[in-house]
Amino acid sequence: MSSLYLDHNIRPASVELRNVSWGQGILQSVSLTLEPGKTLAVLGANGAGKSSLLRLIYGYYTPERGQILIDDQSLQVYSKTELSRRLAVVLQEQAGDFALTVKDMISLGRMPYLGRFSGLREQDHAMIDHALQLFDLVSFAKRSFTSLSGGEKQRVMFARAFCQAPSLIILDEPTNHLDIRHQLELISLIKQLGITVIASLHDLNQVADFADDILLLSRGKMIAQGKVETVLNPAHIQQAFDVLAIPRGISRFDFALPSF
Ligand SMILES: Nc1ncnc2c1ncn2[C@@H]1O[C@H](COP(=O)(O)OP(=O)(O)OP(=O)(O)O)[C@@H](O)[C@H]1O
Repeated sequence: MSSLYLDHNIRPASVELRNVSWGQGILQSVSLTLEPGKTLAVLGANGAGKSSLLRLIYGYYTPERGQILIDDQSLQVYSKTELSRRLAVVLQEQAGDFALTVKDMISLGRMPYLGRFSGLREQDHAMIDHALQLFDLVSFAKRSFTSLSGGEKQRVMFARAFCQAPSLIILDEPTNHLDIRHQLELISLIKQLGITVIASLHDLNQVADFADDILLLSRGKMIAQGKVETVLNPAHIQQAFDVLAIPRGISRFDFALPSF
């Protein structure tokens, strides 16, 4: 059980991809195994296929070939409600046309747990209030979502995903809009959730702090997958990004990258 989820008992999901291909070569035969509760960073240069891979895992795209399994069950087998209880997604660009307050927006995270005509219950309100505090949003609760900055919107979408109480969270460049304090706070919160996390990231040093495992993509193909200490080395970085990375030795994974 995760402490951030108070008395809610959430079991992290396992994820498996078996030779998944999509988009006529955009992704080619990608396989991975992620154990429950682990954090996977998907890395690669612009256009490598990171967002496409995430879209396949959250069911927005269907593989042309191969299989995606969550908790050993094919993604196709889950109903929409089952999937929204199990899987939450936070994207880098948030749609801005919601005429909702911040609190309303976060409340949507509880929808998968409510009957068709039933309102929020006491435990739902408790979780929403907890999310407002965790994501530093208490003073924004009554503000209109559209009036927020990019970073504030991103924190609201995290709070909404938190309220979904998922077993798996998928994050597309999660720290993109956040200032340094909120980046650090978010990474710390995500680590404390106790659920399985798959995130696309660009900052190699952040990856080393954040992830257990890495999936490295180049032009839709998997170059390497495994523990951070195995995958994050100068040879792989050169192959994926075409830059020479020099370990600085300040920490186990601290790379100086060339300036141009
Ligand atoms: N629906 C689509 N139709 C055609 N091409 C697509 C589609 N979606 C993605 N692509 C192409 O597939 C490639 C991979 O795109 P994707 O967005 O997955 O890359 P990425 O690794 O997330 O890149 P970035 O770091 O720039 O966000 C790109 O060349 C992109 O133009």
